[in-house]
Amino acid sequence: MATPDRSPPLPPEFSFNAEEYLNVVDHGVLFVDPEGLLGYYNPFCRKLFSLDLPSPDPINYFNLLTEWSDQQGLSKLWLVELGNAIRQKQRHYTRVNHDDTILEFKHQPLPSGGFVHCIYNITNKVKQEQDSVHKYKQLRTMIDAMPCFVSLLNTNLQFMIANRYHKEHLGICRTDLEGSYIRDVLPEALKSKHLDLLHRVLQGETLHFDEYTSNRHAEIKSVHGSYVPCFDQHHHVTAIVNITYDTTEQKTHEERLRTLAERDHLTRLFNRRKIMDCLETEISRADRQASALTIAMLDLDHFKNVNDKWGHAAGDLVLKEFALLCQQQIRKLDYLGRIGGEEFLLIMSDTDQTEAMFVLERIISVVQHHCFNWKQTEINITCSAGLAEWHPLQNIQQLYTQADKALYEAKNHGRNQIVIATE
Ligand SMILES: Nc1nc2c(ncn2[C@@H]2O[C@H](COP(=O)(O)OP(=O)(O)OP(=O)(O)O)[C@@H](O)[C@H]2O)c(=O)[nH]1
Repeated sequence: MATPDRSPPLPPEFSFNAEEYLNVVDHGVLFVDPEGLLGYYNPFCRKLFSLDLPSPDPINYFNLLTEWSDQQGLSKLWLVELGNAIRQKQRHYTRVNHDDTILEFKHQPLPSGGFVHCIYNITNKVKQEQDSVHKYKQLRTMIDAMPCFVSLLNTNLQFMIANRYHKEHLGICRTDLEGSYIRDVLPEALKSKHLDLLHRVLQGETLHFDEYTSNRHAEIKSVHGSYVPCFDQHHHVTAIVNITYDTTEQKTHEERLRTLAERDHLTRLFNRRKIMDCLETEISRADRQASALTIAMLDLDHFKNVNDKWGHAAGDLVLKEFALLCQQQIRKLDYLGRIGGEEFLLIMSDTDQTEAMFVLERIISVVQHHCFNWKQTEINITCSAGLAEWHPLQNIQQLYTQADKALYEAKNHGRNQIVIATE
């Protein structure tokens, strides 16, 4: 159906006298005839130009404007501008500042050769505009000062605002970024994931993400970010705010703390607490999956002699190298930890005692034939092991004690050997 180009007629009870209406409006309306004489003017104009009502003599509107403009101490330029528009019979707007008031003259030519002027007080409107500009500048300064990526995307996913951090950390100028599409800026590897995320945000979701870059040379290796939708009064998404932090330093710090909490400082193997946690987890897993699990307790033989004969530093070297030798003999999915001075725990998942025996024999043999070089001296050492296979219903303590007992037996039976725990 075609849209009517006029509003529906007013009901009769609302029909009113135009003059009554013009008496109360908050803007000026005046008519000037083709001779330039002022015809009708409403109370707003009367007050503005200090006119009598009714005017005793005809008033030349151009003289009136000139006088008023001089009284207000205004430059003549606005009158020249307005005069040109009047001569050229063009619709025109002119702004005039007097005191703290800003007026806008709207010139509307009439077919008769005269014209209508509507005069609006636009002080508040201009103030609001200036406030907006001021606030916008403050906001810009604020987001430029933020130590993270901040941007605003429109619903076409184009950058509308991007802060200075982009230039400082990605080398992309704000002017290059603003107006460009995010799909042209996102790294290739992240493009499809992030476009999917952004389309969800356009539906109203707020989303958070963590990303890691695989590029070793990149200064920023990990980030945490959010996409937050902006809504209008109808709850339609009008824009998306993106804030993304560089978390590289934080992640490195967390990693360092984790290493400190989980690793033995000398051998870099898991420490006692962590390896016992692993054992707990692996027992639960074996229980759940009804799979085999075997552990081994390993201990260097007569290690005290190494310390006594060559000193503590030599002992440290032996411990470190022993850890390395063991690691070379086990699978990536096995866990090895140092549980005491020269005592180690090996956890082998999905492994029964027969399979574990092969691994332990390899370790015992490699250690026995290894020369630990301390300064110019070759140190030889052996190790013993106690092996225990987990049985359903057995708890961590029972399994651990079994392996410990088996190790004790291996020591008692002459060392450099493996003993399998018997129930
Ligand atoms: N160098 C060094 N020595 C350590 C470290 N932790 C423990 N030790 C030493 O390891 C030795 C362990 O000695 P013992 O418990 O008597 O055991 P052992 O001499 O290996 O004898 P068996 O286990 O019975 O074969 C002690 O001398 C400890 O001081 C360490 O971090 N570095």
